[in-house]
Amino acid sequence: MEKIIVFGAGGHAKAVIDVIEKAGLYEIIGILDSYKTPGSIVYGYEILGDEQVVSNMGGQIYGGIIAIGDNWRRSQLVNQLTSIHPDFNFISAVHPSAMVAKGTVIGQGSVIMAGAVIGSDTIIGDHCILYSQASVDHDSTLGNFVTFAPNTATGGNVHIGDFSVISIGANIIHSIVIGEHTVIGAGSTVLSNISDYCVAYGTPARIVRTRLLGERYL
Ligand SMILES: CC(=O)SCCNC(=O)CCNC(=O)[C@H](O)C(C)(C)COP(=O)(O)OP(=O)(O)OC[C@H]1O[C@@H](n2cnc3c(N)ncnc32)[C@H](O)[C@@H]1OP(=O)(O)O
Repeated sequence: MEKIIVFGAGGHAKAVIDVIEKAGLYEIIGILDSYKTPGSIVYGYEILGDEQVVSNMGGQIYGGIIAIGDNWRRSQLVNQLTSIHPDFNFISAVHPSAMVAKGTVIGQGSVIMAGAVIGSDTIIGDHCILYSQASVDHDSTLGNFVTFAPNTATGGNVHIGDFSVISIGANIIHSIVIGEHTVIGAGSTVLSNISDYCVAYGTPARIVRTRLLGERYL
């Protein structure tokens, strides 16, 4: 099995590690996290150090995955890593219980968790997260660094911009376009397009305020 490393040792990393273990395609050789003590064991794996350690690993590893739940913080680590290692190989991870239809593309670094469903000819961008039982239906597109929280659903032909978040339990009807850096609140029902850089929630979902670049949502 190809050897990989996981970046991040928080609660989200635990969920990502479980997906990688269940998928059985890669062997995790350790975790990199600057907030943990090197040599300690987290989720059954040794903390090898911080991101600098990658430079010493040479050809020992096939690649890795960024296991940080916040979209913006995940992108910052991707940028940091690729500025030093432009050819770093970001693996994707798909839980064996996920249903991935024909014609679907899943970008590098993306994680598809238990029970998620992706419809035909749907494009999932790079470094996205589909949590458990998220359902993205046919001919939809997700940009990069997008999150679908647990139990979210879209109709067909839905388009989500980079860095946007569909919060837990939200539903989006068919053919909707949601902009970049936007957060759709928990339990919302989206019936019309929602623009960039805003927070929208409710049934039907309405824009309640604007959002700043990188603003926390978790
Ligand atoms: C595996 C995982 O854990 S994945 C992550 C799962 N977690 C989520 O999905 C969390 C998603 N977060 C939300 O939905 C948040 O409520 C957000 C991001 C949409 C809004 O957060 P904020 O802008 O900080 O709103 P804030 O919490 O200050 O609430 C402001 C008001 O909006 C209301 N409100 C906030 N979110 C919602 C919502 N989704 N639906 C209806 N009303 C809402 C609040 O009740 C509050 O009302 P009040 O002023 O009458 O008291």
